[in-house]
Amino acid sequence: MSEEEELNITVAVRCRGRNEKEVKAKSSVVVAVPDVTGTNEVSINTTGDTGITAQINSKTYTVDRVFGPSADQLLIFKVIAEPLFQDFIKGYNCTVLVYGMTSTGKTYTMTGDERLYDGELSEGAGIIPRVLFKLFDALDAHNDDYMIKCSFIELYNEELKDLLDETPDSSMPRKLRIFDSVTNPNSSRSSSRNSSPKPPEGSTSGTKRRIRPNTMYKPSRSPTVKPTLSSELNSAIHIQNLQEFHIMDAKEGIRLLQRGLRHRQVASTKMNDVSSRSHTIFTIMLYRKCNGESFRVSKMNLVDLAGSENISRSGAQNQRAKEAGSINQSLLTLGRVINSLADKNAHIPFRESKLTRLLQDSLGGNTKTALIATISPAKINSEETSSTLEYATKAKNIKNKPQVGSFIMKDVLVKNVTAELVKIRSDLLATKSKDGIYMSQENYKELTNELENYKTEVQECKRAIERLSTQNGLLTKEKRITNEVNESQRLKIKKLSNNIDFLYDKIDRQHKNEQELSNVVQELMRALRTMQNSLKVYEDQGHRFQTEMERVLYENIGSFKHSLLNEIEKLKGTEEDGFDVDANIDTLTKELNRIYDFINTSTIEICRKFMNKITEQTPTYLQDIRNQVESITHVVGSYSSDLMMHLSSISEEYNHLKDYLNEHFFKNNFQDALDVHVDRTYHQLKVSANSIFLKLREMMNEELETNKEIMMQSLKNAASEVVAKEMGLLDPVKQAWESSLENINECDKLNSGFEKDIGSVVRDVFEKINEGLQFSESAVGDANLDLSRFQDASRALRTDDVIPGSIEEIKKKHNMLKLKVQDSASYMEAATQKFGEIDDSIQGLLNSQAVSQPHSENRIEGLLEQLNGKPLKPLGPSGKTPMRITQGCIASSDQLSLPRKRSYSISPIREIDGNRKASSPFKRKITIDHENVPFSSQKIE
Ligand SMILES: Nc1ncnc2c1ncn2[C@@H]1O[C@H](COP(=O)(O)OP(=O)(O)OP(=O)(O)O)[C@@H](O)[C@H]1O
Repeated sequence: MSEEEELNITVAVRCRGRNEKEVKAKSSVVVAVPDVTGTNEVSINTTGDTGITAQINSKTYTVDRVFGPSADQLLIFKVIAEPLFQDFIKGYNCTVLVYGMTSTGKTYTMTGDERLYDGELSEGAGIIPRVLFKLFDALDAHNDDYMIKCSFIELYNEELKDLLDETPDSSMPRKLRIFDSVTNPNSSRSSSRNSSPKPPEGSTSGTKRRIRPNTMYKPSRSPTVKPTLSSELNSAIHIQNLQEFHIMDAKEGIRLLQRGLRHRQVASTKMNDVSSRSHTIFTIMLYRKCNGESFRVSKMNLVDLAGSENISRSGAQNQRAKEAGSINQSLLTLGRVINSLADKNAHIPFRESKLTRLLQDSLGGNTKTALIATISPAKINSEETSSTLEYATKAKNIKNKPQVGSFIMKDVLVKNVTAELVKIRSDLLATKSKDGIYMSQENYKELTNELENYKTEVQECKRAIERLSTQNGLLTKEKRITNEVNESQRLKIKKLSNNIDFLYDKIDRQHKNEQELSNVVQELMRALRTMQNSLKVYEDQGHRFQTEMERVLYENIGSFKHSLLNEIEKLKGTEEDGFDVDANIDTLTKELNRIYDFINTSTIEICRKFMNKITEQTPTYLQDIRNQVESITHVVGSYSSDLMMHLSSISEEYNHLKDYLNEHFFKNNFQDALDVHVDRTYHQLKVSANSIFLKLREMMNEELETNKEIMMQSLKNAASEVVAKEMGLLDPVKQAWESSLENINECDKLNSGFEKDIGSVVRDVFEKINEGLQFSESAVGDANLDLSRFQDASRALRTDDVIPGSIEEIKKKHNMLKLKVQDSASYMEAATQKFGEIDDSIQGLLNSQAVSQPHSENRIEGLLEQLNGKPLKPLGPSGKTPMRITQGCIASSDQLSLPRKRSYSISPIREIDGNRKASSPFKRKITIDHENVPFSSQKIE
């Protein structure tokens, strides 16, 4: 980078998590930032909307880097402060500013936990402690001479204060004053420091060492060095009476920092119990040997600005209001300076506040600058957050022209340091001349303070340990509870997963059911189509019915009336012909007597013939039966003797077989046959052995003999084994055969029993036949007796008085019937007349109906409606008459099927003086069967 190159201020946003107050206030998060980092955009939604509306209404600010609640101190240092630090040790002047409303973490970011733990920083350490440690690490790694000084000032209520000043309370602290110095930035001020002491002896270039004026007092003041913030810099700003302290290591720097922090004005406000109402600037001056005898001078300003919140919300009043006003005045000016710089105005109002005067070089000057804007994520602070973000984005437009710092000659520097050393030595000599251990009051106070500080730290540590052990106890308890909760959650999860499995099963079943249901629905759809087809059929039938009805009404009723009249005429004719049945009854009586006589005679004749026939036929018939029975007995006897003969021959055969099996079966011939066979084999073997083994004849003979015996034995064994096996197989057969003999004996026994039984049955038959013969003879006698009784009864019939009496009764009833028929005829006549009237009115109605609704499907309903004088049923939505399908269900005929049968009440209407009246005696019910078009009607009583 060329020295004249412009460089924008680096701007970062750090958003902490919600603090306790915000959580208690249930203030929602309105700022969108990454959890750690990774973006350069931050958006805020001040409308209080949620979801997509929030995204639309939110405002987005772009900076160089955004850090979220999980970004730790090390990350902030590495990303923001370390690059500047690297430039700082190269010789650039650098400034890091933290800006934001109270309690957003400015001090946390800049200082953080500044305490040392075993000489090390904690994770909570902010930028200043980290820079101090990093600085010595970096310089020690290089082999250069260097000198480091620190100062710490506070701007409180537009008053500057040296936070490292240890002047006793009684004496007035030296007042710090800002003044400008006009110097040539490129010229070394070493010439103006001619009066400064010479460098200490032995300080040679190229030897790495720290230039230290006094090793006895730490840290040492350098009052001889011109007391300015940047007395050797080319900056135009100087602070008179400001003390700068040499430090030899990071720990000394930390101790200075701690001392300054103790002095810091801390005020309590409603918003932050230890709220800082002041601006502080911790400055590190580095004198680093560069080439030859010169040292490069650079400084690093670490600025913690006061809270930027507005006064009314902070609750600051009176003194606090003044403070807040001042603070805001400084910040207001800072804002204006930033705006002016961003807008590249000609006039920049640096001089309007001390803060801007002090930061003049860092804003739009030669310094490399970074601004960290700290914000709260909570809705209750959204206004301040927005204002901070506006500030930050504006600041991003400021361009600086960083330049490496000025030089100071080694001799000048050494002279300054030597002068300092001389002063301190004189102090020491003065104290040594007195008894005891003397030290300057300042050092004593410092030591006492340090002691107090250590005591306080020890107390704090003890308290911290107690607090931590209590916390530990609580945490252990919590852990136990958490474990229990986890266990119960695990069980719940298990249960839930079981439930899920069960639900999956259920879903599967449900799915199956749904499929079945959909099949059913399809079935229903098919059924619906079928029904619609049926409906169409019904509609056709309805039309046919209508036509038929018309035909019936027009034609049938007329013809019916006609036939009725004919019937009446016939009835009248019948009456004229007379209903005289006396003659008929006499004829009937005669006829009855004649038939009776005939039956009587015929019956006696039949009975006689029958008896004769029985008497003749029975002995012959019985003789036939006897003959047949005897032939059966003969056949059975011969069969029985044949059977016996066969059985005895079977028995004989069996005994033969048994004897054979016992005596001869496998007992003979075997030995002979085997001997023949063996001899033959032996002979053959012998012949062949003779021809082949002549010389070994004797030996062979012996051998053959032995073989013969062995073979004999073997064959015998084989034969006896075969016989034994055969006998073993024969035994069950033999047993079965023996048991069959028992069966034969049983057969014999049964046969004898059968012969005996059949003989007794035949005898019984004979006895029964004889009994039957005797019975038929007595039955014939009984029949003759009955016949004579029958003749007596026929005689009694003729002389009885009951029959003529009954006939008289019949005559009487006939006369009464005649009268009834006359009544009926006159009634029918009246009915015919009425029917004629009905016919006329139906004709009239049909004519009028045909005129008004010539093509209506509802002609019949309309007609009936007119007959009744009121609608039969309300019309359906399609304009068709609703029809009841099932109880409580009405549908129009184009939706569902027609009922199979419908009944209508028909009352002929008479108009009497313009009023319609139904004549009830002729009310009729018509039942229409839609399947079978013809209808039936019946009179309603
Ligand atoms: N990023 C963070 N992580 C953890 N704690 C934080 C963070 N930022 C702030 N805090 C805590 O919030 C509290 C207030 O922070 P701090 O004092 O730094 O705020 P401030 O902006 O300096 O306030 P004021 O302007 O009043 O001085 C402190 O307890 C601090 O530890």
